[in-house]
Amino acid sequence: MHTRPLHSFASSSFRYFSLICLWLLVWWAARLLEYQPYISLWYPPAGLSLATFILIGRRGFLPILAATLCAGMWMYLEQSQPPPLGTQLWNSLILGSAHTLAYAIGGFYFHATIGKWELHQAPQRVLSFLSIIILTTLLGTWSGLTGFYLIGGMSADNIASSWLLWWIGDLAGALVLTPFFILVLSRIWDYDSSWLRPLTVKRSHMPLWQHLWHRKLFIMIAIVGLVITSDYYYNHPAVAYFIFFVSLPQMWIVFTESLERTLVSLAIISLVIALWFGFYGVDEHALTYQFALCVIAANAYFGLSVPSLLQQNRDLEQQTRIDNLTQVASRAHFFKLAERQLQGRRDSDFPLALVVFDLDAFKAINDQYGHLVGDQALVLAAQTIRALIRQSDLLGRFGGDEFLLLLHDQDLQQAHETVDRLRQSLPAVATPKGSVQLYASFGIVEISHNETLQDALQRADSALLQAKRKGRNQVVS
Ligand SMILES: Nc1nc2c(ncn2[C@@H]2O[C@H](COP(=O)(O)OP(=O)(O)OP(=O)(O)O)[C@@H](O)[C@H]2O)c(=O)[nH]1
Repeated sequence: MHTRPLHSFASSSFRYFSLICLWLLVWWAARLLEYQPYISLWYPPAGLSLATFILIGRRGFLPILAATLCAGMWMYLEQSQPPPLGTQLWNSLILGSAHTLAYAIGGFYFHATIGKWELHQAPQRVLSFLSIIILTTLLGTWSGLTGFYLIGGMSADNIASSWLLWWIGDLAGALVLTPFFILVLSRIWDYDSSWLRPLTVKRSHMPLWQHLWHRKLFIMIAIVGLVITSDYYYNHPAVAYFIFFVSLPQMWIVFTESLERTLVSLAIISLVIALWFGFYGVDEHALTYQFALCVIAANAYFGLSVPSLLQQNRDLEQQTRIDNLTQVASRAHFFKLAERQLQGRRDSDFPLALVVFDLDAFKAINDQYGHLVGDQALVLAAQTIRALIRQSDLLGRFGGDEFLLLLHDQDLQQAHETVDRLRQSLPAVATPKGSVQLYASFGIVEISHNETLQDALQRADSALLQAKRKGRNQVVS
């Protein structure tokens, strides 16, 4: 019979115990910032519960239920005339189950639908993530209020007037903090969060204002302080709307810092907003601050997918530049670089020679020895020629067994000599039946002034045709 090792049991018990403590800590923080009975500016336990279910699935059920049960009992401890212990336990169980079930459904649904992210799917995944958070917090609000109604803690009128505020508080907590808690839990307990990988691309291509993370954070905190202090003194709704400007430094962080720093900055800024708000008690404008928190977080998550898409674009662009097989420039990239050289010639005059060459009887190599040997021949020919030309010359694959060469600062005569040397240096390719010497035919033109690349290519192609007609293994210029 398989028995669970004692140390594994002890370590998971410790994890669950510390999860319960963490949950109670963030619940306590939310209660400190309550601005109406049961309603605080933002509700971090919503984010922690959802993050737990997303990361560890059904194993999160007992610790979250236990934490909510403790929270319920804690509330009774503060009452001067609490009901009997049995009623306390029963009521706490109803409230705890309402919260736990709602966030468990959201977390399980996330697991079932998100799966592994691919890089290009990042924006869609962020959208699914936001939708799940919106629906889960709505469900959590509904079930929580129903729980309070069932235990006689809130009247129907009370519920009707407070459900929106309750929901927005939960939404702000879950939206801002779920990804942060996912990061924290996966780091300290080594849970798998590899599905966040598409958002964790290295931002090494974004040197703009990097390494100023503390200053960016300071600007955000300063904006929060300024806005809430002004709100307190002027007490005008328009002042509170300035809190939305926090999204500017936040987006700066998103585009120039790591995923971790983005999530930490969101957590810090939400805490700072809640603390300043609590300090001054600008309760009338609570909704503005709550909506701002939601919008700033949602913006940041969408923003996070932008660097990953940029990175993907750069990778794809890199792939289109290089010919996969021979590792020389692709046809499109060759033309792009050649056009640049032609333009450069307008300022300083130097000759340019264009060469088109094609392996001779290549079809026969393919037919006799197979396409793998054919591929090997193409690679060998390209590598040999690239090793013999100068850094300033350009080699590209036109397609099939045809290549392009742009010889920098060489007139027709010099190019002819160079190319003849290349022709004689072509290697032999190893086949199962012994090695086979490679041959090629070359057509060369000197690109005249005011001639387009396409016209020069046509002339070089005709020269190549002549070389083939003359019996192959020739250079025609
Ligand atoms: N192994 C391999 N073969 C390729 C590749 N691309 C094209 N080919 C083959 O290359 C051959 C090109 O033959 P051609 O250039 O038309 O004819 P050839 O036998 O070289 O004859 P000449 O050019 O007239 O000397 C065709 O059989 C193509 O199928 C490739 O990437 N790998």
